[in-house]
Amino acid sequence: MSDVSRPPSGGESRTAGQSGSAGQSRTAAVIPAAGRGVRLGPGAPKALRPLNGTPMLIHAVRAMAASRAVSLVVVVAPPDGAAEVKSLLASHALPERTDFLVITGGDTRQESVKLGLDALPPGIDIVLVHDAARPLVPVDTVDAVIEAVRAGDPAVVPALPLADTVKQVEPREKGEPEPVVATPERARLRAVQTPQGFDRATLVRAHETVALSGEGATDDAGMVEQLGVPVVVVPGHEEAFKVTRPLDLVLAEAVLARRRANDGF
Ligand SMILES: Nc1ccn([C@@H]2O[C@H](COP(=O)(O)OP(=O)(O)OP(=O)(O)O)[C@@H](O)[C@H]2O)c(=O)n1
Ligand SMILES: C[C@](O)(CO)[C@H](O)COP(=O)(O)O
Repeated sequence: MSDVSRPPSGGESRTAGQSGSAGQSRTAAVIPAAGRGVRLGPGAPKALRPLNGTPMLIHAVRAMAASRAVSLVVVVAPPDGAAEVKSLLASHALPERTDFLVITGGDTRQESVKLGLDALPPGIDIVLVHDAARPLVPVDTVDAVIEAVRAGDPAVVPALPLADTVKQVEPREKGEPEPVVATPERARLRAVQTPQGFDRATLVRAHETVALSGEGATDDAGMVEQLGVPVVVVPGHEEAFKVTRPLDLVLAEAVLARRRANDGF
């Protein structure tokens, strides 16, 4: 199912990016928001749960639309939530310069992103994929990803160094001690966030190839890596964390409270 909340302007060119100059690449953000949020506990689909009284998804949509480079936001809604998402987009203040499209997602994040890619109109050259579950990513991080793609990197991911040492283990049943297999060198590891930014053709090819091979990946850049196309990392941001478990909600509310205190919004 596909529906347009505020329609993209067909293949027409429109202002996009900080310069908005003719010939500038057009960027769309696909927001997979179709997950249930099992790890967060019982309740509404995660993307529809409130943070400071506003659905997490609206925060994520605003985070993407805050970039002047993003001309279209495609929201991939929970299977039973497309009507609610459309009504939320219509009832919350969003930038006039941005178009919005709502489609229904699939059983996995990978399927949901693929459906979002399939819904993109012609004329989009750069695609961001951003988890609805990362509602607080700052616009500077979004812009840094877009800039790196514009500069010629076909796949760009924001990421942070790790605070913990990581062990590779031999997985066992829950509760059983798990043998350690290796300790990867921490200085070479990064925790990957979103938005991940791609040259559109590269990302489409990656999703098509991975769907055919049956080899999944937990992020979109991982699929591009499987093509043998280089992926680069740019600095991520602590506030781009993923709301996954109940404690993350506490942190998200605290970040919003600090922003209100600092910025008065
Ligand atoms: N079938 C799915 C599964 C996930 N997602 C989206 O992918 C993002 C990252 O996924 P995650 O944080 O794992 O969300 P959930 O799958 O909802 O979480 P859980 O695994 O706890 O159920 C989220 O914005 C989620 O809505 C999606 O669009 N479609
Ligand atoms: C895409 C992602 O957010 C990058 O860290 C992550 O891989 C999503 O994983 P999940 O299994 O959907 O939580």
